[in-house]
Amino acid sequence: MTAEIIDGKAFAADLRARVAEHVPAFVKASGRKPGLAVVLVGDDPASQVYVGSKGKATVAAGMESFEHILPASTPQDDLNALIARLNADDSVDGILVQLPLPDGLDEAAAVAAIDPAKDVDGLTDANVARLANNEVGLVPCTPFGCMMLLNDRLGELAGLDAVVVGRSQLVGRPMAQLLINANCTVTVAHSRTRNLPAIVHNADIVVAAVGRAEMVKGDWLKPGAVVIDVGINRLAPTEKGKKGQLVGDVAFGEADHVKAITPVPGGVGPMTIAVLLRNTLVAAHARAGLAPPDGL
Ligand SMILES: Nc1nc2c(c(=O)[nH]1)N[C@@H](CN(C=O)c1ccc(C(=O)N[C@@H](CCC(=O)O)C(=O)O)cc1)CN2
Repeated sequence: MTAEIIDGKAFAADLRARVAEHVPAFVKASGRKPGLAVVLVGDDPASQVYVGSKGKATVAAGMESFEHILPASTPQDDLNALIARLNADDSVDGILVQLPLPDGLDEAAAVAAIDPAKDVDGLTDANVARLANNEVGLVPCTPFGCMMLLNDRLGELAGLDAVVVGRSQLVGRPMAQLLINANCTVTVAHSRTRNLPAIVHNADIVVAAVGRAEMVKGDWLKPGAVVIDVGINRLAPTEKGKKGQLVGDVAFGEADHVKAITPVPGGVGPMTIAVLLRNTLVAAHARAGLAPPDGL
């Protein structure tokens, strides 16, 4: 059996195009463009690339992009004060603080400072609670993108066994919650989980989000499983001789027997930015008192 490669890049391009199609109607109804503010603190090279990509994708979708670049030495109070200004700014519909923050800054405090109505990352307590209660809210971009890929590939998910490897606030926890809301039977595995290979081997759906290069081995995966690889790990020049190569959390080359798998790069990663645009548009509609955009 040869695994189907799930083309997240193409799916994301289609989602971005569908978001862009809705923007003119929003502009007509509200008299302004949807606006996304992204806050980057420090000079982490990967974060700089992601923030740059977000800005370009926002503008390409017809939205307003506001970038706020702060030095790593920024005090927490200054960061929170900027977020308070963005909360009060009517031209801003979405606020995202790029993670991770530099050492010494409190991510939870920064996230808590964001108005939940503008929380396009879905990380505030209000949006976490909505997801836990299966209510409408803003959902973290990466797990929401994973669900879109799973729904597209599998259709109805009810009754399937799902394993989420990783329990981060950004991916693992909301991913598990989304799968529960879709009536899957969900196991969340983590660094203390015993007999991880056997647990993964039981799963119809495997979501790997641990941030450890190729940790999930091919023989852990059940034939016919659908595998979503959230990991983005850049190999050091000496490792396997693969200079700077990006790999996921799953040993992709050993996973030929599964039903379908996302590649790295080109799988989940592009979905993160496409869903961010979707969330910004949805937040803009809600703030303007408009019905949510159809079909997103
Ligand atoms: N506030 C947030 N911070 C972070 C998030 C997030 O959702 N909200 N996610 C990640 C980083 N991220 C977006 O911020 C992101 C990661 C990866 C990609 C992507 O398209 N990856 C490409 C490969 C890119 C490369 O060559 O490095 C792919 O997988 O094909 C987009 C966005 C952490 N921080």
